[in-house]
Amino acid sequence: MSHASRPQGFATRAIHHGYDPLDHQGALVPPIYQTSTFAFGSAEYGAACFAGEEKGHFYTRISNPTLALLEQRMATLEGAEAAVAFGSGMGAITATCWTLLQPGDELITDTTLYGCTHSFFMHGLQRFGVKVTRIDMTDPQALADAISSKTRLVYFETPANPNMRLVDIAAGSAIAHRHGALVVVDNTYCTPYLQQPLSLGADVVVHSATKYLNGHGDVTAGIVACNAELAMRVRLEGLKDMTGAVLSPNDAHLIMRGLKTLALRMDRHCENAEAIARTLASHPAVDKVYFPGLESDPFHALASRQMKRFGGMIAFELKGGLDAGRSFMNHLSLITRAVSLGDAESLAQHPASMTHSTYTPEERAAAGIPEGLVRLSAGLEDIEDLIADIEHALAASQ
Ligand SMILES: CSC/C=C(/NCc1c(COP(=O)(O)O)cnc(C)c1O)C(=O)O
Repeated sequence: MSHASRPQGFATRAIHHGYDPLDHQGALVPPIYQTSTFAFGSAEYGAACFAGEEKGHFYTRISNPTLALLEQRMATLEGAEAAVAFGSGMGAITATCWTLLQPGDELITDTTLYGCTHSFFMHGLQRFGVKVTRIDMTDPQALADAISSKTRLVYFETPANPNMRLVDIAAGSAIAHRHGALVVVDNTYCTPYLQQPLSLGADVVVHSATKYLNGHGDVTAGIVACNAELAMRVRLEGLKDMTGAVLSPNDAHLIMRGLKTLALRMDRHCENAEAIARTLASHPAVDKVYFPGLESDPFHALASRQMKRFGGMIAFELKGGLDAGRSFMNHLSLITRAVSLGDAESLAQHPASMTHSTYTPEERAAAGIPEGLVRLSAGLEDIEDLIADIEHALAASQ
């Protein structure tokens, strides 16, 4: 194999894919096209762009050179033909659903989803005639029993936010495809560094790029990655018309800067999370730890097959329940009490009253989200400092 034709690795493509400085006056870092509109050389050319007969950019809500480079990089990292960038993860999710669903269709999803995704499905889509069926997606038989000819989409997160339940992507995709349904996987928790759902049979990947992909807590963004035909539909219907959830070119630049270190950062997130999970699992104040990297976790075997490593997210319950959980969070001094995840800074939050407060208490119970659950996003700090903060807060919460 010649040097030029050898396939490049994940980190190399995250840094270099789709850009040659010599094509841009030698600029090492891709220029930022911070513009909302583009000039036409002639009226005929402008008309041809709008008609899709020319591939030129004409308005940033539809496409932009900086966003296009981010989209090319995300597509190669996810093993997709194409990708579309959005101003938030919810923008990516809603644009995908508005594009692919219509009244009378059914969406089958897992009982556990990020709170606003749950709210969009239950209180948004259903208002427009889409039937939403929530099942235990961790059991492939439950999907086989629930799916029908009206099922258009099967949607899930794996691992699920916040209780770390895993779905077998290959098994779920095989069942969905036997019934003509498309599979949409929210890959936010893993990123393509740890898991590539399309290679396991999924049809669409969505991301909150706000999280690990950008990785520095200073951007909200979303990504859809899929085949070129679906991506064009999501762009021209879901983005252009149905949501307008456009990403700014400057934020696309920041995400591309984050992608350059994604591989490095994910390895550190995973190392820190594994050490924290072991510390929690052996601590007398802790009742239960939800982390697929623990051999005792019910999803350990599937995680070992489906994921490169076990991720940076942990959930746990203290023996003192909600009060102890709140006290634990209030005694943290290095780990930040904040929602979101995947940042350099470690973050801790209380799903029942924060990210998953959109669920009713009954829905949370059915989803396996205990009232006392604490969710922790392991950041990039020195693990000794993180463990010290956690052990101090555990002792103070007793
Ligand atoms: C107000 S709570 C903060 C946000 C959190 N999550 C977001 C999220 C989204 C939506 O992504 P944005 O629209 O970029 O926030 C989609 N998919 C997953 C698995 C997510 O976790 C959170 O702290 O769990």
